[in-house]
Amino acid sequence: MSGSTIATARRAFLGMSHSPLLGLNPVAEDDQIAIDKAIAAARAAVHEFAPELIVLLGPDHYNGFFNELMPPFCIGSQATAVGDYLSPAGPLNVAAELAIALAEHLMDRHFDIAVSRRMLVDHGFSQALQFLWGDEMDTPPVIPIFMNAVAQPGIARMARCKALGEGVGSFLDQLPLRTLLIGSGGLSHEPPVPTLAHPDPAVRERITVRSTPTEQERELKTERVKAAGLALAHGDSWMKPLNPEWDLQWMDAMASGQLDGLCAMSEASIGAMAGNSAHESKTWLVARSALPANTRLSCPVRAYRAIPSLIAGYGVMFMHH
Ligand SMILES: O=C(O)CCc1cccc(O)c1O
Ligand SMILES: [Fe+2]
Repeated sequence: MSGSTIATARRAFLGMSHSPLLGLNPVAEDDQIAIDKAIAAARAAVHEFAPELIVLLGPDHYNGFFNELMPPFCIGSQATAVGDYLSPAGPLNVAAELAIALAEHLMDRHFDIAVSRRMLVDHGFSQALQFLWGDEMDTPPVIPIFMNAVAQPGIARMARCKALGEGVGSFLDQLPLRTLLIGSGGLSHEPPVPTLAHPDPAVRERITVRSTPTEQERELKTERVKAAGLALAHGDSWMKPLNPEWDLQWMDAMASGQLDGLCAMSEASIGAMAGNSAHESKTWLVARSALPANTRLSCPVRAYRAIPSLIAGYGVMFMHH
C-alpha cells in the first residue's frame, strides 16, 4: 500500500541491533548522539504506528536456552526477562492465546515450531522493549519468538528464516490487528560468546546445562564482555572487526525487499565476514519476510553506526506497509 502513512499503516517492521554494553562502555560523542537520535526516532515511529500486537524475534545468549535442548526457533506463550547487564527483569506482556494460535498456524503450514510455556529471555528481547516502552516493558501484547543465533549446527539457514517470516505474515493476514514485527540483534559483530569448541570443560558445561548464574558470575561476564569491547575499540587483533559494508548490504536488502538475493548468501560467509553473532541479523530477515517481498516500503527511520566499543554494527530501521 504505497501512500500509507505511519498512522494508517497495517503492518510495520523494526530492525534494531542491541548491545548490552550501551551505558556500560564509553562511546564517542558523535556516535552516542547518532544512536540516541536513531532510537528516539524509532520510538516515535513505533508510538505513532500504535501497534495492537508485536511479534518480537530475538536471540538468546545462554540465559534462556542451552545446548541440552536448543531449538532453532521457539514461540513463547509466557516469557520472563532475566535482567542481564542493564536490561530490565520481569514478565513480558505476552499474547498467550495468539502465540499458541500462531504455533498452530505454522504447524498446519508444515513449519514445525517449538513452543515454550515458560520462556526465559535476556537483553536480546528486553533491550528493544526497554528502549521503546521503558524499564517496565509496559508494551502492547507481544508474541515472542526465540531464534538460536549462537549454537551450530542448529542456527536456521537464511531461506528458512524467510519461510518462517512468510508463515507469520500469512497468520497476520487473518488478524485485524495492526502489527509491529521487531527483529532484535545484529548486525556484524562477534562478542565473546563461548561455543562447544571451548577448551575449558567447565565453560562447555555452563553453556550446556540450564542454570542461573550467581551474582558474581554475572558480574564476571559483564566485565569480560566490557573488556572485549574496549579491546575491539583499541584494535586488538584477537577481536573480529565489524563490517560496515556487510551491514549496509543487509540494510539495503531489507529496504528493497529483495530477500531471495539475500538468501543466496552462503552460511559460512556470515560468520567469516561479519562475525559469529551476525547470525542475529536473521531476526530482521524473519520479521521483514512477514511484509511484502520485492517491494520498497516506506522507510521513515534508517540509521547506522559501527561502534567497536559496543561490539556492534548498530543499525536501526523502521518501515511500514
Ligand atoms: O552476553 C553475551 O554473551 C554477549 C552480549 C553482547 C555483547 C556485545 C554485543 C551484543 O549484541 C551482545 O549480545
Ligand atoms: Fe546479541
